[in-house]
Amino acid sequence: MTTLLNGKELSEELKQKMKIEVDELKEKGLTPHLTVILVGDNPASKSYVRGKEKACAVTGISSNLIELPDDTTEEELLSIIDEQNNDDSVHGILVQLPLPDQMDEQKIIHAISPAKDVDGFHPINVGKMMTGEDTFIPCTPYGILTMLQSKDISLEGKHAVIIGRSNIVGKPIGLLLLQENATVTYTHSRTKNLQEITKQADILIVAMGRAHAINADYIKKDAVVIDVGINRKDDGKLTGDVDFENAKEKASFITPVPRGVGPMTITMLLKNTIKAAKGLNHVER
Ligand SMILES: Nc1nc2c(c(=O)[nH]1)N[C@@H](CN(C=O)c1ccc(C(=O)N[C@@H](CCC(=O)O)C(=O)O)cc1)CN2
Repeated sequence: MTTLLNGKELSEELKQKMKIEVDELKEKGLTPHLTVILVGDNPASKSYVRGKEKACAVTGISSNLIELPDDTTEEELLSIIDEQNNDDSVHGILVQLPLPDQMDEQKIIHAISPAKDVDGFHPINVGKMMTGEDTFIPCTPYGILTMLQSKDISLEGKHAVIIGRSNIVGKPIGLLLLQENATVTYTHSRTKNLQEITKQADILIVAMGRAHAINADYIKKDAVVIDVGINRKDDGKLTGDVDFENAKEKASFITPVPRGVGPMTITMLLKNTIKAAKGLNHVER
Protein backbone atom coordinates (compact mmCIF):
# COMPACT_ATOMS: atom_id res chain seq x y z
CA MET A 1 0.00 0.00 0.00
CA THR A 2 1.25 3.48 -0.83
CA THR A 3 1.26 6.21 1.83
CA LEU A 4 1.08 9.83 0.74
CA LEU A 5 3.68 12.14 2.29
CA ASN A 6 1.50 15.21 2.56
CA GLY A 7 3.81 18.19 3.06
CA LYS A 8 0.94 20.64 3.28
CA GLU A 9 -0.64 18.84 6.25
CA LEU A 10 2.67 18.40 8.06
CA SER A 11 3.47 22.09 7.45
CA GLU A 12 0.23 23.17 9.10
CA GLU A 13 1.00 21.02 12.16
CA LEU A 14 4.54 22.36 12.44
CA LYS A 15 3.38 25.97 12.05
CA GLN A 16 0.94 25.54 14.94
CA LYS A 17 3.81 24.29 17.13
CA MET A 18 6.06 27.14 15.99
CA LYS A 19 3.35 29.69 16.79
CA ILE A 20 3.41 28.53 20.41
CA GLU A 21 7.20 28.88 20.49
CA VAL A 22 7.07 32.35 18.90
CA ASP A 23 4.40 33.47 21.39
CA GLU A 24 6.70 32.36 24.23
CA LEU A 25 9.63 34.28 22.72
CA LYS A 26 7.45 37.37 22.33
CA GLU A 27 6.48 37.16 26.01
CA LYS A 28 10.21 37.35 26.76
CA GLY A 29 10.48 40.42 24.50
CA LEU A 30 11.94 38.71 21.44
CA THR A 31 10.03 38.88 18.13
CA PRO A 32 11.78 36.91 15.38
CA HIS A 33 12.11 39.06 12.27
CA LEU A 34 12.76 37.99 8.68
CA THR A 35 13.72 40.31 5.83
CA VAL A 36 12.91 38.95 2.38
CA ILE A 37 14.52 40.57 -0.67
CA LEU A 38 12.97 40.11 -4.09
CA VAL A 39 14.68 41.45 -7.20
CA GLY A 40 12.61 41.64 -10.39
CA ASP A 41 9.14 40.41 -11.22
CA ASN A 42 9.45 36.68 -11.82
CA PRO A 43 5.83 35.51 -11.17
CA ALA A 44 6.85 32.26 -9.47
CA SER A 45 9.30 34.07 -7.16
CA LYS A 46 6.61 36.63 -6.31
CA SER A 47 4.24 33.85 -5.37
CA TYR A 48 6.85 32.06 -3.19
CA VAL A 49 7.70 35.31 -1.44
CA ARG A 50 4.00 35.95 -0.75
CA GLY A 51 3.82 32.43 0.69
CA LYS A 52 6.77 33.19 2.97
CA GLU A 53 5.19 36.42 4.24
CA LYS A 54 1.87 34.67 4.87
CA ALA A 55 3.56 31.81 6.74
CA CYS A 56 5.46 34.32 8.91
CA ALA A 57 2.20 36.08 9.76
CA VAL A 58 0.48 32.79 10.69
CA THR A 59 3.24 31.91 13.16
CA GLY A 60 3.63 35.44 14.56
CA ILE A 61 7.06 35.99 13.01
CA SER A 62 7.46 39.58 11.86
CA SER A 63 8.66 40.08 8.28
CA ASN A 64 9.25 42.76 5.70
CA LEU A 65 9.64 42.50 1.97
CA ILE A 66 12.13 44.64 0.07
CA GLU A 67 11.09 44.65 -3.58
CA LEU A 68 13.68 45.86 -6.06
CA PRO A 69 13.39 46.46 -9.81
CA ASP A 70 14.83 44.02 -12.32
CA ASP A 71 17.64 46.44 -13.28
CA THR A 72 18.96 46.82 -9.71
CA THR A 73 22.76 46.72 -9.71
CA GLU A 74 24.82 44.27 -7.69
CA GLU A 75 26.24 47.20 -5.69
CA GLU A 76 22.75 48.41 -4.78
CA LEU A 77 21.73 44.96 -3.59
CA LEU A 78 24.99 44.50 -1.63
CA SER A 79 24.41 47.82 0.11
CA ILE A 80 20.87 46.78 1.15
CA ILE A 81 22.18 43.45 2.47
CA ASP A 82 24.81 45.35 4.44
CA GLU A 83 22.12 47.51 6.07
CA GLN A 84 20.13 44.39 7.03
CA ASN A 85 23.26 42.67 8.36
CA ASN A 86 23.84 45.63 10.67
CA ASP A 87 20.25 45.98 11.86
CA ASP A 88 19.99 44.16 15.19
CA SER A 89 16.19 43.89 14.91
CA VAL A 90 16.62 41.69 11.81
CA HIS A 91 17.34 38.04 12.61
CA GLY A 92 17.03 36.41 9.20
CA ILE A 93 17.78 37.63 5.67
CA LEU A 94 16.61 35.81 2.55
CA VAL A 95 17.35 36.84 -1.02
CA GLN A 96 14.86 35.08 -3.30
CA LEU A 97 16.52 33.11 -6.11
CA PRO A 98 16.97 33.18 -9.03
CA LEU A 99 18.50 36.65 -9.37
CA PRO A 100 18.61 38.64 -12.62
CA ASP A 101 21.53 37.91 -14.96
CA GLN A 102 23.58 41.01 -14.02
CA MET A 103 24.03 39.65 -10.50
CA ASP A 104 26.61 37.12 -9.35
CA GLU A 105 24.48 34.88 -7.14
CA GLN A 106 27.44 33.55 -5.15
CA LYS A 107 28.71 37.07 -4.43
CA ILE A 108 25.29 38.02 -3.07
CA ILE A 109 25.04 34.89 -0.92
CA HIS A 110 28.55 35.55 0.47
CA ALA A 111 27.42 39.04 1.52
CA ILE A 112 24.68 37.79 3.87
CA SER A 113 25.85 37.45 7.46
CA PRO A 114 26.20 33.69 8.18
CA ALA A 115 24.36 34.33 11.48
CA LYS A 116 21.33 35.62 9.53
CA ASP A 117 21.57 33.24 6.56
CA VAL A 118 18.28 31.43 7.15
CA ASP A 119 18.52 29.82 3.69
CA GLY A 120 21.72 28.06 4.79
CA PHE A 121 23.43 28.93 1.50
CA HIS A 122 26.47 30.83 2.85
CA PRO A 123 29.71 28.81 2.44
CA ILE A 124 30.35 28.98 6.20
CA ASN A 125 26.99 27.35 6.87
CA VAL A 126 27.43 24.89 4.01
CA GLY A 127 30.82 23.94 5.51
CA LYS A 128 29.30 23.49 8.96
CA MET A 129 26.57 21.29 7.52
CA MET A 130 29.21 19.24 5.72
CA THR A 131 31.08 18.58 8.95
CA GLY A 132 27.88 17.79 10.81
CA GLU A 133 27.97 20.93 12.99
CA ASP A 134 24.76 22.62 14.10
CA THR A 135 23.82 25.30 11.55
CA PHE A 136 21.06 26.52 9.25
CA ILE A 137 20.09 23.65 6.96
CA PRO A 138 18.84 24.71 3.48
CA CYS A 139 15.05 24.73 3.65
CA THR A 140 14.09 22.20 0.95
CA PRO A 141 16.49 19.44 2.12
CA TYR A 142 15.54 20.21 5.74
CA GLY A 143 11.88 19.83 4.75
CA ILE A 144 12.52 16.50 3.04
CA LEU A 145 14.37 15.12 6.06
CA THR A 146 11.58 16.31 8.36
CA MET A 147 8.95 14.60 6.20
CA LEU A 148 10.88 11.30 6.28
CA GLN A 149 11.34 11.56 10.04
CA SER A 150 7.65 12.39 10.55
CA LYS A 151 6.78 8.93 9.20
CA ASP A 152 9.66 7.19 11.05
CA ILE A 153 11.17 6.16 7.73
CA SER A 154 14.45 4.51 8.63
CA LEU A 155 17.48 5.80 6.71
CA GLU A 156 20.16 3.68 8.36
CA GLY A 157 21.95 1.60 5.73
CA LYS A 158 19.37 2.50 3.07
CA HIS A 159 20.44 3.26 -0.48
CA ALA A 160 19.41 6.84 -1.26
CA VAL A 161 19.70 7.91 -4.89
CA ILE A 162 19.57 11.62 -5.63
CA ILE A 163 18.75 12.83 -9.16
CA GLY A 164 20.08 16.39 -9.38
CA ARG A 165 23.13 18.16 -8.01
CA SER A 166 22.04 21.75 -7.37
CA ASN A 167 23.53 23.67 -4.44
CA ILE A 168 20.12 24.25 -2.89
CA VAL A 169 18.61 20.77 -3.13
CA GLY A 170 20.62 17.89 -4.63
CA LYS A 171 24.00 18.33 -2.95
CA PRO A 172 22.72 19.17 0.55
CA ILE A 173 20.04 16.46 0.70
CA GLY A 174 22.71 13.88 -0.14
CA LEU A 175 24.87 15.13 2.74
CA LEU A 176 21.99 15.09 5.19
CA LEU A 177 21.05 11.54 4.25
CA LEU A 178 24.69 10.49 4.55
CA GLN A 179 24.74 11.92 8.08
CA GLU A 180 21.71 9.73 8.80
CA ASN A 181 23.82 6.73 7.74
CA ALA A 182 22.22 6.21 4.34
CA THR A 183 24.41 5.07 1.45
CA VAL A 184 24.16 7.90 -1.03
CA THR A 185 24.49 7.92 -4.83
CA TYR A 186 24.33 11.19 -6.74
CA THR A 187 23.10 11.12 -10.31
CA HIS A 188 22.58 13.98 -12.79
CA SER A 189 21.98 14.89 -16.42
CA ARG A 190 25.23 13.24 -17.59
CA THR A 191 24.71 10.01 -15.64
CA LYS A 192 24.75 6.93 -17.83
CA ASN A 193 22.22 4.15 -17.23
CA LEU A 194 20.13 6.28 -14.85
CA GLN A 195 17.36 3.72 -14.68
CA GLU A 196 19.76 0.97 -13.60
CA ILE A 197 20.85 3.13 -10.66
CA THR A 198 17.45 4.47 -9.62
CA LYS A 199 16.03 0.94 -9.57
CA GLN A 200 18.45 0.17 -6.73
CA ALA A 201 17.15 3.05 -4.60
CA ASP A 202 15.35 2.47 -1.31
CA ILE A 203 14.89 6.24 -1.21
CA LEU A 204 14.69 8.17 -4.47
CA ILE A 205 14.97 11.96 -4.40
CA VAL A 206 14.03 13.51 -7.75
CA ALA A 207 15.13 17.09 -8.43
CA MET A 208 15.61 17.18 -12.19
CA GLY A 209 13.31 20.00 -13.29
CA ARG A 210 11.71 17.89 -16.04
CA ALA A 211 7.99 17.09 -15.82
CA HIS A 212 7.17 13.38 -15.42
CA ALA A 213 10.72 12.30 -16.28
CA ILE A 214 10.51 9.49 -13.73
CA ASN A 215 7.88 6.76 -13.86
CA ALA A 216 7.37 3.32 -12.32
CA ASP A 217 10.06 1.81 -14.59
CA TYR A 218 12.69 3.78 -12.64
CA ILE A 219 11.43 2.74 -9.22
CA LYS A 220 12.17 -0.30 -7.07
CA LYS A 221 9.12 -1.91 -5.45
CA ASP A 222 8.37 -0.23 -2.10
CA ALA A 223 10.87 2.58 -2.54
CA VAL A 224 10.25 5.96 -0.90
CA VAL A 225 9.86 8.56 -3.65
CA ILE A 226 10.38 12.27 -2.99
CA ASP A 227 9.51 14.62 -5.84
CA VAL A 228 11.15 18.05 -5.65
CA GLY A 229 10.11 19.13 -9.15
CA ILE A 230 7.68 21.98 -9.72
CA ASN A 231 6.70 22.26 -13.39
CA ARG A 232 3.85 24.27 -14.82
CA LYS A 233 1.72 22.47 -17.42
CA ASP A 234 0.05 24.13 -20.42
CA ASP A 235 -3.23 24.26 -18.48
CA GLY A 236 -1.47 26.28 -15.75
CA LYS A 237 -1.55 23.42 -13.21
CA LEU A 238 1.59 22.26 -11.39
CA THR A 239 3.14 18.85 -11.75
CA GLY A 240 6.25 17.12 -10.49
CA ASP A 241 9.28 15.43 -12.03
CA VAL A 242 7.63 12.11 -11.14
CA ASP A 243 4.64 10.68 -12.98
CA PHE A 244 2.68 10.39 -9.73
CA GLU A 245 -0.25 8.22 -10.88
CA ASN A 246 2.06 5.67 -12.43
CA ALA A 247 4.79 5.75 -9.75
CA LYS A 248 2.46 5.46 -6.77
CA GLU A 249 1.70 1.84 -7.70
CA LYS A 250 5.28 0.92 -6.83
CA ALA A 251 6.26 3.33 -4.04
CA SER A 252 5.74 2.66 -0.32
CA PHE A 253 5.71 6.42 0.37
CA ILE A 254 5.43 9.19 -2.20
CA THR A 255 5.15 13.00 -2.18
CA PRO A 256 2.55 14.71 -4.38
CA VAL A 257 3.10 17.92 -6.35
CA PRO A 258 1.67 20.33 -5.32
CA ARG A 259 1.29 19.91 -1.52
CA GLY A 260 4.43 17.84 -1.04
CA VAL A 261 7.93 19.22 -0.62
CA GLY A 262 7.04 22.83 -1.62
CA PRO A 263 5.10 23.82 1.52
CA MET A 264 7.80 22.24 3.70
CA THR A 265 10.40 24.56 2.13
CA ILE A 266 8.56 27.58 3.52
CA THR A 267 7.91 25.96 6.89
CA MET A 268 11.57 25.13 7.47
CA LEU A 269 12.43 28.75 6.68
CA LEU A 270 10.30 29.71 9.68
CA LYS A 271 12.17 27.19 11.81
CA ASN A 272 15.52 28.66 10.72
CA THR A 273 14.27 32.19 11.42
CA ILE A 274 13.32 31.23 14.97
CA LYS A 275 16.74 29.63 15.37
CA ALA A 276 18.40 32.82 14.13
CA ALA A 277 16.36 34.96 16.54
CA LYS A 278 17.44 32.75 19.42
CA GLY A 279 21.05 33.30 18.32
CA LEU A 280 21.62 29.59 17.95
CA ASN A 281 23.89 29.80 14.93
CA HIS A 282 26.97 31.24 16.58
CA VAL A 283 29.01 32.70 13.78
CA GLU A 284 30.81 35.99 13.26
CA ARG A 285 28.80 38.67 11.50
N1 LIG B 1 16.28 32.06 -1.49
C1 LIG B 1 15.66 30.96 -1.96
N2 LIG B 1 15.23 30.93 -3.23
C2 LIG B 1 14.61 29.80 -3.68
C3 LIG B 1 14.37 28.69 -2.81
C4 LIG B 1 14.85 28.77 -1.48
O1 LIG B 1 14.72 27.82 -0.67
N3 LIG B 1 15.47 29.92 -1.09
N4 LIG B 1 13.64 27.60 -3.26
C5 LIG B 1 12.91 27.67 -4.51
C6 LIG B 1 11.51 28.25 -4.46
N5 LIG B 1 10.77 28.16 -3.20
C7 LIG B 1 11.17 28.93 -2.16
O2 LIG B 1 11.70 29.99 -2.29
C8 LIG B 1 9.52 27.48 -3.09
C9 LIG B 1 9.06 26.66 -4.08
C10 LIG B 1 7.79 26.07 -3.97
C11 LIG B 1 6.98 26.29 -2.88
C12 LIG B 1 5.60 25.74 -2.75
O3 LIG B 1 5.00 25.89 -1.72
N6 LIG B 1 5.05 25.12 -3.76
C13 LIG B 1 3.66 24.69 -3.73
C14 LIG B 1 2.94 25.17 -4.96
C15 LIG B 1 2.93 26.64 -5.06
C16 LIG B 1 2.16 27.15 -6.26
O4 LIG B 1 0.98 26.90 -6.35
O5 LIG B 1 2.80 27.81 -7.10
C17 LIG B 1 3.59 23.19 -3.65
O6 LIG B 1 4.54 22.51 -4.11
O7 LIG B 1 2.60 22.69 -3.13
C18 LIG B 1 7.46 27.10 -1.88
C19 LIG B 1 8.72 27.68 -1.99
C20 LIG B 1 13.69 28.52 -5.52
N7 LIG B 1 14.15 29.73 -4.96
